[in-house]
Amino acid sequence: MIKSVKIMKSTLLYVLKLLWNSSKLSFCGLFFANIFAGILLSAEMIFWKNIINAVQAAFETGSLKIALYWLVAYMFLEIFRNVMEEMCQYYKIVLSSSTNKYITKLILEKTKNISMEKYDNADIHNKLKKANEESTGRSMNLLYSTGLFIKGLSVAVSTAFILVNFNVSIMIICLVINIPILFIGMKIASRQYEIYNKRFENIRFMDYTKTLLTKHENIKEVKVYGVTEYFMSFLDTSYKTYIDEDKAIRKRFSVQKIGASFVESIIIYMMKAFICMIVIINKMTIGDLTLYIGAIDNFRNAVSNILYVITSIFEDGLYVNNFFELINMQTEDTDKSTVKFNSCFQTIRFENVWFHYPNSEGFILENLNIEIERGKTYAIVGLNGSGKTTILKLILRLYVPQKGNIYIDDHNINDIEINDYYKYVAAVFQDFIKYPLTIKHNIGLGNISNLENETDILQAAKKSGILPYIKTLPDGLDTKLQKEWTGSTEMSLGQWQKLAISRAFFKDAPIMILDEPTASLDPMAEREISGNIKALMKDKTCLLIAHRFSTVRLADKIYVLKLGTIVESGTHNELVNIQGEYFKLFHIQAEGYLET
Ligand SMILES: Nc1ncnc2c1ncn2[C@@H]1O[C@H](COP(=O)(O)OP(=O)(O)OP(=O)(O)O)[C@@H](O)[C@H]1O
Repeated sequence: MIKSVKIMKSTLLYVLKLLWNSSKLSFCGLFFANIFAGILLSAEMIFWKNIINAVQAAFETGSLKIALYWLVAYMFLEIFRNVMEEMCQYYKIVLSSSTNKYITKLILEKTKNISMEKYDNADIHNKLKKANEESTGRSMNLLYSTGLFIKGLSVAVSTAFILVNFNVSIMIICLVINIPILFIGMKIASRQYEIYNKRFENIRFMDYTKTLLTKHENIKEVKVYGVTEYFMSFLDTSYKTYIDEDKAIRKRFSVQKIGASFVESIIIYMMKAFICMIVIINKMTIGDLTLYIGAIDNFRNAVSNILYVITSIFEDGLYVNNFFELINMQTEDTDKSTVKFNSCFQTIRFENVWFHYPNSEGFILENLNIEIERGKTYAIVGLNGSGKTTILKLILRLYVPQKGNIYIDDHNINDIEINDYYKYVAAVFQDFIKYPLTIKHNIGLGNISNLENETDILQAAKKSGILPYIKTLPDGLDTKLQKEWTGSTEMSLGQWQKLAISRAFFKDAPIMILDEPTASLDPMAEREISGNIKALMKDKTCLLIAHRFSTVRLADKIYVLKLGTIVESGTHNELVNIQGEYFKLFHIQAEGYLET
């Protein structure tokens, strides 16, 4: 219990700070509007008592003047309270949007510093999804609950004064009878949170399958293989298990809650009967009776609201903690390197590099020695899974080798300021991003500082060979892509790949990393790019992975990778002459073309 209170306290403080930072004005507005609304509610009760008493007095005096004064005052009070309630709603909505914006920014800022290694782990994906899903809603719940708490507290305190004036023990009883319900509520919340965590990854998987089955680019395969039924039966089974589990838990807690509420109602009605008795014995007014009975109801409601709010705060706190866990997560991978990248570097060297993926056993790269000279083009060839892309990931310092070192001139790559290094690198990955944006911005994102420079964008499009196609489109560079979005068109995979290549050209970086950049291109386009590769890569250091030897042969040096080790290196002619591994692969491909 003490631990729970401590967690609640620290979470609430975190949330209040978060909300305060999201929008100070809305936070204050909501806070004060809630307090006023609460106080006005209690004031209305006192005014109402005076109206009743004034009406009763009018039986004797024959004048309703005082009652009318009170009625007018009551009317203004109610109008003022409605204004306050409306202000609560207004500030709540503004604060909700501001919090959403602030939280999104915090999460995205955090994701920038999460390493590839962490992204290889399901845990970070669970954390991100929990933070994304729960943070805004739960923070707003917490805010709403805090608002209710403040309002409940102001109603409770003001009605408590009225009750204490009548009989202090009634006030204490009203307070105490709610405690069992509080405990049951907290138990339910803890149990639900336990279940939420237990189910989370499977629920994430269920959500993922739903997206998978409805994603535009997947529809073809989903239809042809008819996989919807398969996933539907998996979803059915999961939902059924969860519904049964929820029913059982709910039943147990509902019985406990009904029992506690039953006892509470009996006590409350006994107290009301007691008040009636006292009013009769002491010959008090009907206004007094209404005031005290109303005070019991309002006090009881306020206390049960407060306790309900405490349970909600406890529950939301548990969930929102996932967000704080993510935000406070140690990102030891945050770059602490201070050496600036030398754009006039001469070599990049792998010295006895051994690497295996974190959480995987068995080295993917073994004792690798590679030298990349400035201004030259290098190709890496090898069978699927031999480790080619892994080499590129190490050059990009997305991972760090377990043994050996990678140097850029005399500096270990780990000492180089990573974001400075990335300014000088452009890359086309196998699984490049297809942005749901215009063609212009799909290319322009290669160099955000130059995003609107259409002349350079068209130049980059020309180099990749996509320009003639762009010219056929009515909206040209402004054509929106990805059919899932209104007013968009779709492109072929090869055209998308050309866009990804244009993006890399647009960056115009001295280091080019190309992982199968021509895999989806037609022979004409491939020949055009491959044929021009020397010209396109002029003055650039280029590292290229390709399975097509027509592209590979143009490299200044080719490394042949087999089971994580470099087994041959040299120019195309040199490697063909030694008739080794490269020669074998080259001939298998050439035979395929020449067979007929
Ligand atoms: N993130 C990862 N975690 C664990 N293992 C991985 C990861 N990425 C790749 N691997 C494994 O590392 C090995 C090398 O993969 P890599 O992508 O470097 O091969 P490749 O030579 O580029 O293959 P391909 O020609 O098919 O693109 C493979 O066996 C693969 O299963």
